[in-house]
Amino acid sequence: MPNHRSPFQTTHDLPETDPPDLIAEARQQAVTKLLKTIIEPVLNNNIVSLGMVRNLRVVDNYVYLRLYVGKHQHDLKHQIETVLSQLTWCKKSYVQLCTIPGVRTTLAISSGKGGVGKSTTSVNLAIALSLQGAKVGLLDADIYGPNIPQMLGLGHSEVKTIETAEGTRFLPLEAHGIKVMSVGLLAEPDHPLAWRGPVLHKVITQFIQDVEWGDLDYLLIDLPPGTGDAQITIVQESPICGVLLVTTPQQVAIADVRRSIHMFRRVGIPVLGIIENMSYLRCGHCGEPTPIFGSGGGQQLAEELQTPLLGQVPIEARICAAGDSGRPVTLTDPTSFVGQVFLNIASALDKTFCSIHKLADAILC
Ligand SMILES: Nc1ncnc2c1ncn2[C@@H]1O[C@H](COP(=O)(O)OP(=O)(O)OP(=O)(O)O)[C@@H](O)[C@H]1O
Repeated sequence: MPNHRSPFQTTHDLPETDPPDLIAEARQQAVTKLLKTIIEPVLNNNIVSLGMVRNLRVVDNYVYLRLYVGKHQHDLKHQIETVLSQLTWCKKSYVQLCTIPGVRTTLAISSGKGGVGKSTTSVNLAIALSLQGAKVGLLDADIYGPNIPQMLGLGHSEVKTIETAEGTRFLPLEAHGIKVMSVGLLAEPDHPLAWRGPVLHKVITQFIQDVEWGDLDYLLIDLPPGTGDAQITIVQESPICGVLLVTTPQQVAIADVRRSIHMFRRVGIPVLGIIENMSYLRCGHCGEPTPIFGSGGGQQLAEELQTPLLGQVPIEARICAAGDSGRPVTLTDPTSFVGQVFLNIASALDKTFCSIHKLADAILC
């Protein structure tokens, strides 16, 4: 038998007298180091840095972790079990696969504060991805202001359920080719959703897991604004590949986004970039921009936190009107200036994730 002793077996050599928690900590570090050798081939980064590994615990001689992946990445579980089998002290590793059935890539849209245009961005981006040929779902998880249904013309629609082998599941609604589910559709119209603590946690997890999406290339999750319990629960309970932060250019909004970015990084969710909304007003005649909320905030934050500025959306009366009428601008006028901004952002995202789909298709064929 070849000697499979791994260079990561640091805890193996610890003196017998080391307190148990020091041993557990050293073992946890050894596990993390090994997990970082597993590279997700298309995103070309390791599964720890991509935020796929969460809730890692070492208890005695056992490793427990959750693996958050898209439906085409289940093979990573086997790779983890193989790599961890190198650890001589590890009797067994328990890898819990966490995925949203049918969904390949889950992206979250977040903002530091309310009212900056997060839902507007979510619906236009969903339409833009769909126009580029992707199958898209949009989950409105903004418990404080669930207005996606209205923005897509689904005002007071009723949610139906179906019975499946896995139990009762919500059927998403459909608008303009996008599958839609919203916490707002589960509440009485005009009544606030007053969930707190464990109840909030349970409702949100059930809400993420119990929707019958069918096959989706992208699921966009419109998060509640800020960095409270609800956001943290949602990002920790979903296989989110990355988050897009929406901000307006003024300094107070930027400060809140900075806090949000730090929160996402702390819980290990990659930040894919910043979208600056209401960046400027375009002159109706010559297109000259006037930065009425100040300028440069998004760019400054992008440089400071080393994350790309994915796009700048101008203030336009028809963006607001489109939100009220249920027909987003990117749908009604994709060649307009605003439509092009969203299509460019969607195309940049698809450059990163579409190849995943192609690769997965190639593997499945
Ligand atoms: N670029 C824009 N130009 C004009 N109006 C806009 C623009 N972006 C958003 N709005 C309008 O601003 C209002 C708030 O936008 P939206 O609901 O998308 O914000 P939000 O960040 O999701 O808010 P909340 O967090 O409270 O749900 C809406 O009426 C929307 O139509």
